[in-house]
Amino acid sequence: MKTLIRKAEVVVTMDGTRREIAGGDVLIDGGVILAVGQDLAGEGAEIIEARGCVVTPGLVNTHHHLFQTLTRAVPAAQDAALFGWLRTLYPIWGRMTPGDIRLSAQIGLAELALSGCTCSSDHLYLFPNGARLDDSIEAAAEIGIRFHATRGAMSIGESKGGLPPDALVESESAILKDSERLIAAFHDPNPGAMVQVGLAPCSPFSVSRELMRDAAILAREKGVRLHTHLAENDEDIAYSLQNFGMLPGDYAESLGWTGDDVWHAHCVKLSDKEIDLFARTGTGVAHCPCSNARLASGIAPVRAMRDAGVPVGLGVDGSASNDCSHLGLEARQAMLMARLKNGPAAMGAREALEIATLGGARVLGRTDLGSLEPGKRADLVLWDVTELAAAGEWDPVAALVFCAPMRPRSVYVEGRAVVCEHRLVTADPHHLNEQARAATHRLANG
Ligand SMILES: Nc1nc2[nH]c(O)nc2c(=O)[nH]1
Repeated sequence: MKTLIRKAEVVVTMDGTRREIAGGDVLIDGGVILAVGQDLAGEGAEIIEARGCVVTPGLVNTHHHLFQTLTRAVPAAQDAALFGWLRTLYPIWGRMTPGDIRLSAQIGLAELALSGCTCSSDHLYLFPNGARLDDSIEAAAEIGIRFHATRGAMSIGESKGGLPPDALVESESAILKDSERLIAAFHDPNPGAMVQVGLAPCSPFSVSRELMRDAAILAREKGVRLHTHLAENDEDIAYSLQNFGMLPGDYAESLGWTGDDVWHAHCVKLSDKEIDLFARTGTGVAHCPCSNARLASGIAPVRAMRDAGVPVGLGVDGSASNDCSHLGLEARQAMLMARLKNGPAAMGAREALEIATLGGARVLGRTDLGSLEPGKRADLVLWDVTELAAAGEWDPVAALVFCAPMRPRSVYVEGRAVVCEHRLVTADPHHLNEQARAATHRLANG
């Protein structure tokens, strides 16, 4: 089945020359883009009129903890930095059921889709009461967005010098066994994959060196990617120096955690030397500016990373530290924070949009996503610039970032509409909210 998206205000291709086509069309066939240009012939195709819309590639989210969506704005964790925030929330997360994990993921993914995201990664690193990564993978299939599920893990509890309570850690052999199961059951290495699996021991302060090393060996054996938190704030750096005698980037390198199959979340405190290491090795970064501000972790050196050639994508991070899953807002925040750190010319709207699309696709190793070009997957967004939020704009492409939050009129994943006329097609947001109220009431009351 062919679809012709016709006469957009502008098609932002993100191709090699970053072409923007005024009055442009996109022709798709099933899940694949056939052509991008002007006045394309579309005999027999379903016609979608895109007047008043800017068409972009789907946004890619490179870091999330979807299980945290049911713990937004928890009073005792509203004003804490990373370690205190985690210590407050661990016991609440420990009460979650598999149904909570699934509902939490559905809500986060629904919100992402409504913000123009077509592909999201997730980092689930605790498995209370029988929860499994399968719960979030099912949620993603229901909402209909591409999913990079990473098998997180915590193995060093408080009694062994780690941060999490002992009740929330797993044995390392069980973690590796479940990782193998998940890769065999869900990982699709092919172009157009709707689900990929990665391995993601949680953070240097919650897992052992041995697990980091063994996870890297297993990931390379199976051809899957590696993901963790790194250099998030000053406490994180102090822990690394005290326990490992080195900076986080050097620690990562010593355990096989650099390379173009690895991406690290946050990296707020990377030194110039570590930035150079990441650039040389093609190690990616999930930049999470809202969460980094919320937890007062700092402003990541994204300008320096991009200038050095480090692959950078955006991450909304878990909804306990953002507390919203709006990737368009994240692009705006990335632009604003870069300016706060390096001046008004540090990042423009188009670069922020590039990081949100092509940048994220590169970080996740998805050469089939991130731009609108023949042969790429049909993941795209129609942004309605006739909405009030964009009224008065002089540059509709820049307005997507400057005037955020913008509401997509339609969002397509693999050629299928997930959002249509501003509404989520695959789930009822009000019903999700009702279910969330019941779940948070139960979680709050033990
Ligand atoms: N922003 C976050 N940082 C983290 N580090 C860690 O170990 N867990 C988290 C988390 O959930 N969010």
